Amino acid sequence: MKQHPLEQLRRYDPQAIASYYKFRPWQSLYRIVTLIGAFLGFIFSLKSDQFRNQVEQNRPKRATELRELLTHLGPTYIKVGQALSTRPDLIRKDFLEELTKLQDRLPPFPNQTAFDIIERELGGSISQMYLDISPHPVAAASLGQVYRGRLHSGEEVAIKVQRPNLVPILTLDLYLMRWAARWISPILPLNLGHDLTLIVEEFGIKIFEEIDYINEGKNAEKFAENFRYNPQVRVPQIYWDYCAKKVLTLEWINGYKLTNTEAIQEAGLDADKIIRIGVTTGLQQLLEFGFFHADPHPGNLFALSDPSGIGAQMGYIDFGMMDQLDQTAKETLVDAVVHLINKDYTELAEDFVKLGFLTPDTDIYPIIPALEAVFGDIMGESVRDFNFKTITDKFSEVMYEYPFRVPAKFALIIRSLVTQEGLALSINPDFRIVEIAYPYVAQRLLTGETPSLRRRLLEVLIKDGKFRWDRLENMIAIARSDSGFDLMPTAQLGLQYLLSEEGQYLRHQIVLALTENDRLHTEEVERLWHLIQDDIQPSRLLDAAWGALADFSRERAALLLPSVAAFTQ
Ligand SMILES: Nc1ncnc2c1ncn2[C@@H]1O[C@H](COP(=O)(O)OP(=O)(O)OP(=O)(O)O)[C@@H](O)[C@H]1O
Repeated sequence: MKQHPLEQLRRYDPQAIASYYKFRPWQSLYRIVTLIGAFLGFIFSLKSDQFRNQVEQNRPKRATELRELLTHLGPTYIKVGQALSTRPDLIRKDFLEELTKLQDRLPPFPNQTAFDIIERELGGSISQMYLDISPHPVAAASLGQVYRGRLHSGEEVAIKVQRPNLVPILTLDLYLMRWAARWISPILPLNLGHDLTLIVEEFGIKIFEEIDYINEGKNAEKFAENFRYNPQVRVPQIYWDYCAKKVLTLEWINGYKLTNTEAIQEAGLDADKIIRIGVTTGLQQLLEFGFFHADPHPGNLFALSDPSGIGAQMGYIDFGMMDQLDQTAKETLVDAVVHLINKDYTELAEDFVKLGFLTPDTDIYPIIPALEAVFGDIMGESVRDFNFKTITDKFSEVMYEYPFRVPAKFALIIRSLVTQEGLALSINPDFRIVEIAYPYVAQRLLTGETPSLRRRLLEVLIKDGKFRWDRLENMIAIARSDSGFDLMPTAQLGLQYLLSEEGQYLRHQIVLALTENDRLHTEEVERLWHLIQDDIQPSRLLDAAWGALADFSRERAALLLPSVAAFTQ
């Protein structure tokens, strides 16, 4: 079979695509007519609903029609729908929920076509490559379908094959979208017009990354590397000898999809543990590694019973859509969490500017009270009342009123958080994401392994120049509510920090706080002691203090050593 000339492209190249289609206007024309025909019918239905005053009543029906329409228009529009399903700032809530369904159950393509693609891509017959392969796909998704098979060496594998003719379909659609964006941009209000071309650009880049299965294999390996010390996370191994741009052969994950909550319960797996793993590894991806799975819908996550006896394991698949947060974005995210906890809404608005939700020239002052109204309410009396679904719903209202835009990366993050929370709630209706997330953040701050994290801890503990005992108390109480949290190593780190050069400011603040208003504040210290005394047996406390002091003096000795050496020479 002859290869389409644009198959040569290694990445999204709008110029090359434009030069190709410029000389094939009939292809564009045919596609435009199809698109206009499809969308006109839909727009007509919407208008007639308005005319007959049936907008509210027909909304669920229209949402379903939109999903069917996108499915009918093929992979590019399915992907557009999937992308829109992450944009609460652009799409109404009821439509969002319908678009989320675009993830599963799409029509498969013929098996023979799939087998031909495998043989062509891998350069050999199916039987040479695989000991056996399922006669039909086990799943069909927007860009590919998956077979279950076995290698000659005995390993059970998933074989992912890309849909045929994807490149011509995607490139033509991208060409037309770019062209339309350029025409529509000038008539759109504000800076949305400029955004539109950028959005098509970003979309093109992402989709080209996704159709390169070699890239997906590398992503899987990078993800596995990040979690190499965490036995609770399972990432399928990639069998590179049986991979090419359009075929991916990877270890078969024998588990229960998180969509199948009944099976998880029947198998006696510890659902709470699975949720805990999901939320903590999700936070680790965002706040520690910065490399995150941008599509963690329940169909891409598996619960596994764990052979090594830890209780449960979570398997991740589908690494086509990954994203990377840089160090500044990671730190700003932690800042945003800290500011949210501290109810510092001015700083929170500034974080939104740094993260790209607001342009730097935005006047943030009118936004601050709106943020206060949304978050103040949600956080309620206690941080435990926090939940992502309500927050994003309310936040989307603020987004409509103020010039917020959700950067593509964060659209994915927000969706992933909401999906994970929804998922956890379907497994355990009493689940509160913050019961896992907050101890994680509190522990990270308390153990502060990097200077920037320690600086943030200080920001939480010291507000307006005053040491906040209540914050420390709250943080320790919540961190302790996680049964896996051992206070001693943290206490030791805390002591070490207090004794270090860097801890000078904190020492000073604590002394000031203890003697504030000319009295000794012993009751705060007493309350703290009550909180931690169960964990702290005197012998362990002594050990911790001794360890901290030993480190302290070692550091001092290391500092002194060069001078001593110089002196003795
Ligand atoms: N390693 C695996 N082990 C078991 N099942 C798998 C594996 N890989 C894929 N599958 C099955 O195939 C389905 C589709 O796989 P995958 O999500 O990787 O495809 P996709 O084309 O990227 O889909 P999406 O539209 O979600 O992006 C999965 O939902 C799962 O049922």
